[in-house]
Parts: sequence; C-alpha cells; structure tokens
Amino acid sequence: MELDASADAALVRRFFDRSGRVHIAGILKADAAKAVFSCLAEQTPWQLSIHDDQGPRDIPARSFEQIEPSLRAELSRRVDRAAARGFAYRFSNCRIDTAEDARAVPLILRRFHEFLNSPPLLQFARVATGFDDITFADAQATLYNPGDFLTCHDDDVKGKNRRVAYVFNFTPLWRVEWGGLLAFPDAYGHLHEAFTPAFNAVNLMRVPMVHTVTQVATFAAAGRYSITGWFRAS
Ligand SMILES: O=C(O)CCC(=O)C(=O)O
Ligand SMILES: [Fe+2]
Repeated sequence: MELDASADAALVRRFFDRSGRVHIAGILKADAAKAVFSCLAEQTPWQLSIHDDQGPRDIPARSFEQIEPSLRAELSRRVDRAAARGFAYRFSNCRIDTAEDARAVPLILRRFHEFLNSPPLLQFARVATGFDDITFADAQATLYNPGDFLTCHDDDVKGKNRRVAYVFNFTPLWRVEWGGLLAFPDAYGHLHEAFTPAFNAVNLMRVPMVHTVTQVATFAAAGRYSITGWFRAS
C-alpha cells in the first residue's frame, strides 16, 4: 500500500488551511486502490449499522434490504423517526481495528489500517493538516446502499482526541444525483460544499465540523464504498 507519487502534503495544506477540509484525487497508487476496491466489493463481511432513537446498534445483515421484512419495517420506522428529529444513520460497515474477531477482517483491510498507521502516512496527515500531535488512525470500511444516510453531526466525541476525519473513496461508478454526498451546510443551512463519491480519492476534514452523508437514492445503481475514520492524538 502506497501513496501516489503526486501526493504533495505541503500543497494539500494550502487548501486545508482555508476551509478545514479538502478532497484529494488520485491519492493512492492505482494498483492499491483497485485491490482495496475489489476487496470491498467481493470479500468484505458487511453488517448493518443503524442509529435510531435508542442509540447505535449493529444488525447481522449485509444490508437493510436483507433484513426479514417485518423487522425491516419496524427498524425503518424507528430510523426515519429519529432522522426526522435529529441524529440518525443507516449504512453497512466492517470494523477494522475494533473488530470482535480480527481474523474475520480481510487481509487487505488490515493492511490498509497498517498503512494508515505507518510513519510516512501519519507524517503526510500531520503536514497536510497542521495537526502535529496526530499519532494514530482508527478505521472502518463502510458501504452505503440505496436508502442509507448519516444525518448532520460534527464528529467531536469527548476523550477520543479526533483531530481530522478521513474518508478514502473507493466508488468507481457514481452520479451526483444518486446522493451519498458528503455535504457541508453553512450557518444559513445552505450547502456550502459537497464531495461526490469518487474512486481513489480521500476527503480530509477538521474535527469538529458539521457534515452529513445525504441519503442514497432508491435508483442508485452501485454501492458507495469507503474506508473511513479519524487521525487522532494519543
Ligand atoms: O462517509 C463519509 O463520507 C463520512 C462518514 C462520517 O461522517 C462519519 O462516519 O462520521
Ligand atoms: Fe462524520
């Protein structure tokens, strides 16, 4: 696993400093990006992760569509009710560093987590963002299918020392009208900026910063694949 030779941390910093966020295209060597994508699309054991008015919950199903219909209807009502009022989400994930059984995590995803925690990559993150105290990265793989979303939040959790959120994008085929946009509302509630899912790109954003993943359209014809987490201080 390696950064593309064109990745220039000092250049990224000039953009990051303006708004606290940046989208970097072509971040990994092409072969590495392809290998991660095929692992996400073909070998990753997904579970469903939801947050409703009762809090977060993992459900042993690959996606919302695969849950038994009466339970699905009940969960759908709960998640929608929570989302109408405040924080909620629904997407599939595969935890990497906090997996209950590390052996169930595909080797390529474990390698990716090691790569994120390697000295050159952590140095890239520090220089690109100016957060000199970044010492490690956590990680999970995520898959947003039609209907999935994550409402507005700012990533700030007391005691976790999250400095910068990252989202490595592994979505080869997408259209902006399929939703799944990583969107940043301004103080007036208008969208100030949004990043469309892409292939072999990374989004970085300062913590705290309000953002949302807009709901994936029912007609989206592909999955939105990412590896995401935070660069953190110890
Ligand atoms: O998937 C994304 O683009 C962002 C995910 C996110 O905001 C989060 O997991 O906290
Ligand atoms: Fe977030």
